Amino acid sequence: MSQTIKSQQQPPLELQAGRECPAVNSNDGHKSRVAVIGSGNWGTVAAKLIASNTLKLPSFHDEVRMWVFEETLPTGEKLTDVINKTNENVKYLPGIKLGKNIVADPDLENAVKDANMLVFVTPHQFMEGICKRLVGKIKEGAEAISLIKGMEVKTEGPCMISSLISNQLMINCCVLMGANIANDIAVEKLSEATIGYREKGEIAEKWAQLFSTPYFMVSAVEDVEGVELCGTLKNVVAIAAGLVDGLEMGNNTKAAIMRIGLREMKTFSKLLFPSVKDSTFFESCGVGDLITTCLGGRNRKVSEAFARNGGRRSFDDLEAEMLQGQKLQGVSTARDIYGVLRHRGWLELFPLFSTVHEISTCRLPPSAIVKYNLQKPVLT
Ligand SMILES: NC(=O)c1ccc[n+]([C@@H]2O[C@H](COP(=O)([O-])OP(=O)(O)OC[C@H]3O[C@@H](n4cnc5c(N)ncnc54)[C@H](O)[C@@H]3O)[C@@H](O)[C@H]2O)c1
Ligand SMILES: O=P(O)(O)OC[C@H](O)CO
Repeated sequence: MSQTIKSQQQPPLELQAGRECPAVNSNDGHKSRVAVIGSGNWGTVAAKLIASNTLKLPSFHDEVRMWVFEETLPTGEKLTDVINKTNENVKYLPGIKLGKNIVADPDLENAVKDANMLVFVTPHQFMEGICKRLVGKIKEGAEAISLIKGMEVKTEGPCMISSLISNQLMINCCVLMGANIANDIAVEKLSEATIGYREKGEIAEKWAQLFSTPYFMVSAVEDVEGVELCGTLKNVVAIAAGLVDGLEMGNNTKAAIMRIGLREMKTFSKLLFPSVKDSTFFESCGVGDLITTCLGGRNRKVSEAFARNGGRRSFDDLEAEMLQGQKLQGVSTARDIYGVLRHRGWLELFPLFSTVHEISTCRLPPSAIVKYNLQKPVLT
């Protein structure tokens, strides 16, 4: 069962215009400092959400450092400079003003050095390199949370991103996943999210406080792997849903694909981690995210275009053209999962997951998504 953790928000403090550093007071030593590692579409929205709360909650420093993977804009300006000057991430979240207490920082080590609460939110393929750069650079006693939907597959087997963070940086890492299309949360439309934590205690409550707003409702469950696998695997189902849209198969077919996808998500998660709880699939991170992502996500959108082009244009091409720097996670996750399934002799048990990979690598045509044998046995 999930607990809804209510944040005890205080009335907002007055923001001093142009101030970059928090005011010092005698309790500052006990306050938590937050750094957000990532500044893409969701990374920027997460920073906005968090920064609105650090202003209100006395147990946090106002300032939120946001690490930016630096790039030069077509105007010749650095993205970091533009964010700090205009309070807007003009590349990944145009048109949305961010709190002045967000400081964009292109220096990864500098961005994290004083923080004791680290929010990781980059496309998953960059996390191994980021973790390597952060080894030995993290403040002692720091806590982490991962908002990243994806996994790494190593020779010894699959590794969830929260484990990569925990193992490489020697810190505890919770996760936050859910039905969270970033652009909708940016304009404060009501959404839910699920925190997965390892042990009951203060830290899950603190993360929930940091993220909860009246329009962003956070619950917490003791199931890190279940929550993270839901967020990761739904991206593969979203590719399948996009194919169905591109083939104009209609809603009954799409519902069938979502149902079978959910069943494969649950089976795969429990085979990898028997501790994963059935109830987690009924949280926002489970069925909630599956629905939103199959209706309105980027994976779905690009996959629809792939099917409309009859598979003649690659996902990489379409991603670059349609997402302008934002990244898909579903295609690489399908590839990673396929590797695990083949290695473990489980391919037959996961017809949807394996078909998505075979279509995205052009070994099968897009129409194969509705031709595979729905009756194939799947463990429950
Ligand atoms: N966007 C959403 O609606 C959404 C919602 C929930 C979860 N997520 C998840 O959050 C994670 C981050 O997604 P996002 O939307 O913030 O990112 P994004 O898709 O907008 O990706 C772009 C980001 O990647 C960065 N980048 C590019 N090359 C890089 C490199 N070599 N090293 C490091 N960074 C590099 C860019 O600077 C930019 O910040 C993903 O796992 C995604 O699945 C996204
Ligand atoms: O746009 P997508 O497909 O990366 O999905 C975004 C979020 O994960 C939805 O919760």
